[in-house]
Amino acid sequence: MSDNINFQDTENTNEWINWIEEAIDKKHIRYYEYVHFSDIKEIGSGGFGKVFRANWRKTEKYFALKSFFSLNNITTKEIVNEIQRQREIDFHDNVIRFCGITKLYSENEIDQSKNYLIVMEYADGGKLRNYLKENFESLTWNNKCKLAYQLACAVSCLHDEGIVHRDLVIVLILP
Ligand SMILES: Nc1ncnc2c1ncn2[C@@H]1O[C@H](COP(=O)(O)OP(=O)(O)OP(=O)(O)O)[C@@H](O)[C@H]1O
Repeated sequence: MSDNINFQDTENTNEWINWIEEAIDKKHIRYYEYVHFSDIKEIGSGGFGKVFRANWRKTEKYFALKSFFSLNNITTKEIVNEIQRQREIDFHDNVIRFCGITKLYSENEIDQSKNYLIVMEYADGGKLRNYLKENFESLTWNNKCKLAYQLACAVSCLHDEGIVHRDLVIVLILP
C-alpha cells in the first residue's frame, strides 16, 4: 500500500471515518472500550491486517478483533464495507457475528492517530481445515453432512444477499 495519499484519498478517508464515528455516536454500532480487552493473542492474519483473540472485561467472554495495518483510504473503506456487509447477513446462524468496533490509540506522543478494530464473535474451534485434519476419522457421516449443510447454507445466504466471497475462511464454533 502506498504512503502517497493524494487529496482525494484523504478526503475520502475522512468521509469514511465520519461514517464510522457517526454510527458509533448514534449507537448504530456498538462501541467497545479497548482498555477492557485483555489476554490478547494473535490468531491469524489476512490481506488487511491481523486478527486477535481477546478477553472482554475479564469475564468468560472472548471476542475476535480484526485489525488493519494502517488507517488510509483503502482500509477505512474496507472497514465500512465489512460493517455494511456484516449487517446484511447478521441474521444467519452460520455466519460470524459482527459485534461492534473498538479504537486503539497510538501510544506515541507525537503520533496520536487512532486505528479501528472490528469486534467479532470468536470462533473457538479454529479453522475447519485443521479441525478435519485432526478429527476426520472420528466424525460420523451425520456429522460430516451437518458440516457440509451448514457451509452450503452460509454460502447460499451470502449469494441471496448478492455477496460473492471469493476467499472463504471457514472457522468453527464448538458446541
Ligand atoms: N471470528 C474469528 N474467530 C476466530 N478466528 C478468526 C476469526 N476471524 C478470522 N479468524 C482467523 O484469522 C484469519 C484471518 O482472518 P481474516 O478475516 O483477516 O482473513 P481473510 O478473510 O483471509 O482476510 P481478507 O479477506 O480480509 O484478506 C482467518 O484465516 C482465521 O484463521
